[in-house]
Amino acid sequence: MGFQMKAIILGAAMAAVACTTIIALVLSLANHQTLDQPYSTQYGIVFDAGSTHTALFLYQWLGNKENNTGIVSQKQSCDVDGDGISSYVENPPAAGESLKKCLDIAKAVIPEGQRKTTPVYLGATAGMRLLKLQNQSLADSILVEVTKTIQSYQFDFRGSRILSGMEEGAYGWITINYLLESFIKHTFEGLWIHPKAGKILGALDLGGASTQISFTPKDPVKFPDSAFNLQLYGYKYELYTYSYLCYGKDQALKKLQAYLHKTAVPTSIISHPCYHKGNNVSVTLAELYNSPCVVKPDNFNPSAIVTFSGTGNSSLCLSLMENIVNLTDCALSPDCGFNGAYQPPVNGEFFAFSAYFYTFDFLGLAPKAPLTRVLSTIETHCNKNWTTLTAENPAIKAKYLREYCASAHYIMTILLKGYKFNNTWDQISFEKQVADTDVGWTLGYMLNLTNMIPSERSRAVTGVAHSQWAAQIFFIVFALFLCLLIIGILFVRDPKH
Ligand SMILES: Nc1ncnc2c1ncn2[C@@H]1O[C@H](COP(=O)(O)OP(=O)(O)O)[C@@H](O)[C@H]1O
Ligand SMILES: [Ca+2]
Repeated sequence: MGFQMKAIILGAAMAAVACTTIIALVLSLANHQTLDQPYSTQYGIVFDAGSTHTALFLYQWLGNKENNTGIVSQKQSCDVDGDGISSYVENPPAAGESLKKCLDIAKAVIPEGQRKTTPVYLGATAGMRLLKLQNQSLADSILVEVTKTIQSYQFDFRGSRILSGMEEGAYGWITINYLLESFIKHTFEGLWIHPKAGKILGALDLGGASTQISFTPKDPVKFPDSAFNLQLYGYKYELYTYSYLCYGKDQALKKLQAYLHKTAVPTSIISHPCYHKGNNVSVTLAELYNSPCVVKPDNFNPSAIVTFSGTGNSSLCLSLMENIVNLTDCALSPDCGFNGAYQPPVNGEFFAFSAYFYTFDFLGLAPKAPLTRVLSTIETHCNKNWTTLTAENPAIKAKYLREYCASAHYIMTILLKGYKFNNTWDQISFEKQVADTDVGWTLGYMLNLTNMIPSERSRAVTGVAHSQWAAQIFFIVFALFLCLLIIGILFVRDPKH
């Protein structure tokens, strides 16, 4: 065959391949647009009004008017300045004001035409639960003020409310399993399948004022009070979920201070084995007893000051934890968590987030470490004196730094002795994010309230299917391969050229 002829064949083959590729791409795009309405990025906002601080989470997904079931990811988060909204008892309007910075940031990210259709939710957790117990009208007026502020923006405001502990636990569990695709998984071939039941993870959330545990137990939940029934994508789940109010990290450590204060000989300086040597923490008795989680002494002078003086005694610190966590009462033995609460045996893998993660991350123990290393790391950390510790960690806020020792021992007490992970320690991972999205209750809350997790299987998830891209990439690679093959055949058969 002459060289000119070969060049013509080669040219024609390449042109044919190029044309087919372009036609295939155009057809697939056209198909996408005619079968479904055009996809556009949609947004949703959830405020997590926690006991210690408020954060805004901005989520995004691809959706169209008919079907809002795209895969949701976190676009941005924003920390509200100042403390949690429950701290604004003296000035509720300032709680509303505090949200403006983050609302402005979210507004700048969301295109103007889409703001009106962006749902916004505010969920408050244990800090507001406690305030409501103390003074319902104050809690209501704070919710009124945050509502007013959010309503002054042109979003689709869907309400500010206090979540129950069970909701908080269940939505955290939904978030984790949604992000890990444990409910429904998108395969390479473009199918949505139901993964094996064993891959459902449990959720452990340690807040400042409450702590939650949620998982699917092996056997049916015995008490309806702690059962949460869900149907997601046509499959039923029975979740055990329990929230311990007053057993978040900060309230637990406050209980410990109150215990030490009440059991000490009357003096203004009290030894604290969980604080580092050289670290002194002073509080007024009004502050120490300002929470419904601690029982006030009969007579006390609110303006008196007590100073907790750190002794950095790791083993004593650990043993003190059993004075604030009741590990002995259990009417339903052995099915108990702590404080006599019903809990079936833990089952499967767990993700531990929020203050569990912050504490273990600081100690270099996240996402996982063997139990022996965890115990020795905590001991070494607790025994460090305050001067060394602050010099080693100049960027860490003192209020966090002084409490990692106490938090770590509290965490080990509730995990090992409360929830009884003593034989299944390696099932727990300490995590902050999955797929660049923060783990917490907010995503699960939004998915539920916007009906983005259908209960029936037929309304399966849409979004830009992996399979479509996979097919296109496959086709292009195949076309290139064909082209090379033709070149190869032509030249191998006539090596002169
Ligand atoms: N960087 C950090 N290091 C240590 N602890 C942290 C850090 N950031 C947040 N926390 C703790 O995480 C917890 C978050 O609780 P929060 O969500 O505010 O309360 P709740 O969920 O009980 O309403 C608090 O105890 C807070 O002190
Ligand atoms: Ca929280």
